[in-house]
Amino acid sequence: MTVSFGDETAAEAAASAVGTLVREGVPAALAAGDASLWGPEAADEAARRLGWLRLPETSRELLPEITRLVERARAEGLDHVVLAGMGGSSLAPEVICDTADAPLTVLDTTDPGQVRRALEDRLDRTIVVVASKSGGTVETDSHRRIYDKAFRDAGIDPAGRIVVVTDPGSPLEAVAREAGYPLVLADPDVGGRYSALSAFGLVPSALAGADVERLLDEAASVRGLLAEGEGNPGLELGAALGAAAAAGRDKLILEDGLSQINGLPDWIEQLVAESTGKSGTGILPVVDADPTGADDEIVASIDGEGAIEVSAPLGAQFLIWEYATAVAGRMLGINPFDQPNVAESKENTAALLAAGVPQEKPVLVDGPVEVYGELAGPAHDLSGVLTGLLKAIPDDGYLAILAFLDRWSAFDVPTPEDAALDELTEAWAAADPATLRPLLAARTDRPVTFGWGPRYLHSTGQFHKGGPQYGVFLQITGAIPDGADIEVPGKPYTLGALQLAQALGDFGALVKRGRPAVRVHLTDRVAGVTHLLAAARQV
Ligand SMILES: O=P(O)(O)OC[C@H]1O[C@H](O)[C@H](O)[C@@H](O)[C@@H]1O
Repeated sequence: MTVSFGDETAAEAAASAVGTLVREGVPAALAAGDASLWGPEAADEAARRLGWLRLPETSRELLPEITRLVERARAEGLDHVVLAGMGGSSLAPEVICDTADAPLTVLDTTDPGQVRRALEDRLDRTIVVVASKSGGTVETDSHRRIYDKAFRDAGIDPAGRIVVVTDPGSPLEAVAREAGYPLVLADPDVGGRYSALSAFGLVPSALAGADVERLLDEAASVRGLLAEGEGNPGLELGAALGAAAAAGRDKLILEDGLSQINGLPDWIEQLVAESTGKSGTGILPVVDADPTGADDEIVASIDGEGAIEVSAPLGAQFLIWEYATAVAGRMLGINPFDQPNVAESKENTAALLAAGVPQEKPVLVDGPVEVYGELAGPAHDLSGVLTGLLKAIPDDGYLAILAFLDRWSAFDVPTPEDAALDELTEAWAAADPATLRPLLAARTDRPVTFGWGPRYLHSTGQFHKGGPQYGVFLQITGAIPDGADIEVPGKPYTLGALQLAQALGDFGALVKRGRPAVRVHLTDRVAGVTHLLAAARQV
């Protein structure tokens, strides 16, 4: 378990920051759970948010209960594990299961196509973990309602198929008790994005087949170092991140190409973006991107080479990054445990759902793509719109592509049966909205990020609205074919209506801040993606 440096400037800045932090007594105070480290305004919240430091020990108490759930699911032949949870309630299990090669279907979407794909997959052998700390997250509540009904319609008792993970006293706890769903209560002193080693990380991962006790062992092996001033990987990483950001290197390129751990950057993205991106400051995580060599970026590599190199097994990585984020938060002068700007888009969404989505006229229609947003005004076609967006990025800014689409639809593209892997990869990439990221990144020297909506709303969404105001936004929405939408039982809206209201709700919050933003709406999703990628190639 080491943090090392491949860049002298980063190493020197980190060493000097470690010196200051040690003089201030930070490592011992943080390891002991001192809630005063982020100033008086953050102290009350911090006092209820430092439970993650204890999880390598306290989560062991959950293991017998988890083992019972796993044994029961195995005995009943339930081998399709679905996790309904947003942000901190699903990002860690996704990494844990990808790394352990344990199949897990993560539902952190309101896309009707993506939800239908999960519903149509082995319902008779499905067990659903409904995970929400607050117990009030609309996406997760919708998934629970949809699965509950689907099980009933199939003559299956949902009480045998839905497992709830939530905080004590949440509305979801009451729902679970009423419905008779098995319930695992999580530690309420752990915030969502710090909950990887809590019931939120462990229950779905164990059901999917991952060895969660090993994760706790890995985390425990670093826990003892966290009070130290020397040889403390969390302190070194936090000092490096905080010092780099203070020196203007606030774009954090996350690389994991050489690592055996799959997908950790997506988890780090939420932790760092939501914890630091507020009060006009913050560190912008950039995932899946090559470094550009710009002065404001710093590369952190998981088990590989970069300015900052973090080598540790997965359980320890979780704890090291959490501790580092708390340290960097102190250096940035913010409260790393709140998310003050997440609620605004949610409120906009609720208002749009109640009042109905307003009918707007597109400023431009280019084939199967409608374009909305004032910035698009002067452009004559889609590549003109994209050019305008790239030009609008400030010298220290970034472009964020935000796609409210089905994350897996590219895999539906027809391919010849005997296609070789590279042919398949090429065909999938040509149908994948995420391909827009590298295409546009090749046309600017500024970072380009990509987020699936509404998933990103629980992650980088906080940074977009609360962090430094230098982002430019390209939002993508898509039409839902007739008959493909899904009703949310007991609610007056469909998933498709919720998805569009979420997109528009966040768009409104970005525009209100004066950020350059364009929404492109694909009236035919498949043709629209092809058209969009072609337009990006012409920029
Ligand atoms: O677990 P839940 O309460 O459903 O919350 C899920 C997510 O919701 C919010 O958007 C928070 O900003 C995230 O930090 C959190 O992880």
